[in-house]
Amino acid sequence: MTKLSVNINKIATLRNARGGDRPNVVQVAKDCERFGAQGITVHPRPDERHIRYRDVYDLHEIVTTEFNIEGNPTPDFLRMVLDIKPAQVTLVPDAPDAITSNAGWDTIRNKDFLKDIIHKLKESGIRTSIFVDPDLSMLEGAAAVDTDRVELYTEAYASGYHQNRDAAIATYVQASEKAAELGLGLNAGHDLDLDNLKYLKDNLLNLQEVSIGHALVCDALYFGLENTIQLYLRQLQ
Ligand SMILES: CC(=O)[C@@H](O)[C@H](O)COP(=O)(O)O
Ligand SMILES: NCC(=O)COP(=O)(O)O
Repeated sequence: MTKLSVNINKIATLRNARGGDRPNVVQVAKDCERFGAQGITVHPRPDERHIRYRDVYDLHEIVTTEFNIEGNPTPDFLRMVLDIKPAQVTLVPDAPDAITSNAGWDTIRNKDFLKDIIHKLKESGIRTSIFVDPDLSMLEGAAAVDTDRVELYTEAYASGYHQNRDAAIATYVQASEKAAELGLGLNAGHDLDLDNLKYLKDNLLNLQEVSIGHALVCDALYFGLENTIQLYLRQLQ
């Protein structure tokens, strides 16, 4: 089974546009779960332009499915996740000024840094995942830092899907096989949508979870949140 974790960063972006509390991110998270989401993902950034640290604490109180907190492991981020102890923390190497995540970790160059953080998170009972490109040496590096899972950065797959989906998925299939061989759990995310999701799910070995935000929230404008979540869940059957 591949779980759907809904990334609600874009809900916070909409709220922040007016400075009030509409839409209310806690209520949206509750509703995503009520409509069938099997997890809630947030990705706080240092400038809090999307989800805020306060939101993450508030969400921790109410999320009853799997709470996945993604982010660059700055001291503030680590303090927060070690305090909250969510089900999963996904480490992402995004620069503070990046519009969105745009690369996976270099797990070889950052070996000691990642190993130390992963050890601290696992010691606190938190499942770890690290964001990586579908590069076999990066997966070997991920196994060497003892992470529980990797999240494959799917931007390249998504952008190549409509031109040639076989070519777009090839490295991801190899990466999923490598992850299985190395005993790493497998998540995937970034730019997944109603067009490209099923083919990814059908072709990757042991895909345990996808986190989807941007396209899902855009689709919800047309189909409504409940219908949209059901449409995504259907792609994962
Ligand atoms: C790691 C990843 O790909 C997502 O967390 C992505 O960064 C979504 O976050 P935004 O919607 O805030 O860009
Ligand atoms: N980890 C990926 C994620 O949470 C959502 O990415 P996107 O669907 O907003 O591109």
